[in-house]
Amino acid sequence: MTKNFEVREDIDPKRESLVLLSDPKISSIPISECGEHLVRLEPSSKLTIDPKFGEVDTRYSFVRISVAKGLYRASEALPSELELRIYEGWRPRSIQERYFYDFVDELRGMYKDAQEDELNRLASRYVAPPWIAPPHVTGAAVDLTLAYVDGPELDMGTKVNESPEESGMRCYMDSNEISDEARRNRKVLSRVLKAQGFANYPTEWWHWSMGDQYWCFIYGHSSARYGETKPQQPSVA
Ligand SMILES: C[C@@H](N)C(=O)N[C@H](C)C(=O)O
Ligand SMILES: [Zn+2]
Repeated sequence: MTKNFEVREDIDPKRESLVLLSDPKISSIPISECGEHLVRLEPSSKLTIDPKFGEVDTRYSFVRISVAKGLYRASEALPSELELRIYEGWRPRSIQERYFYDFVDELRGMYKDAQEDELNRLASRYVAPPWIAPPHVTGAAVDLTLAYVDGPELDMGTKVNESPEESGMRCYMDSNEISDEARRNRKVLSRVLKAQGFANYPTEWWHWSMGDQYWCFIYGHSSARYGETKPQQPSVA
């Protein structure tokens, strides 16, 4: 996939102050798997599944049971005209690895002087590295946005999954370079998800999780509830 955009010189893409998923502070958090199953998110009057992902592979709409409950509750707390639109929940490890290494390759072309460690760190602003328990592979994480009920998505300042380079860092939750309306919309999303105990990955306004290592870091819990998992295979009669 080739994308045309320029690396912005005026914004520090390193943002040293942010704790990224590649940070040992995250990977060193212990995981005590609770054994909760994955369930498939079903559309409701306030929560829909983006057809692009649903069509690729319906497993992408699986999440842990508590995550699903939190999402439905969050969706019910939205103003009546709005719904949550889900892009991606659980994902297989193979896809996670592909996303990560494809992005490292893309960055290698942009940051010509960067060493491999730095490229990995920069990549982890956008994709979880495969050597941790990647939040989506644990079923703890979900990528989502706000939309009008049965209508278009709201302006959130960038599209879902626009990388830091592609969006000029506007994908960072606290970006000052988005419109007032987009900032208000991000606040609505944050309010309903935080009220249900979700944590945001600060480099991606659309990425929220519960029960994984990053969530532990944000809320100060001592161990994560979810390690890597897979949807259960239907039994063969
Ligand atoms: C690739 C992007 N949609 C995403 O999910 N990023 C997070 C950080 C992840 O890979 O867990
Ligand atoms: Zn995500």
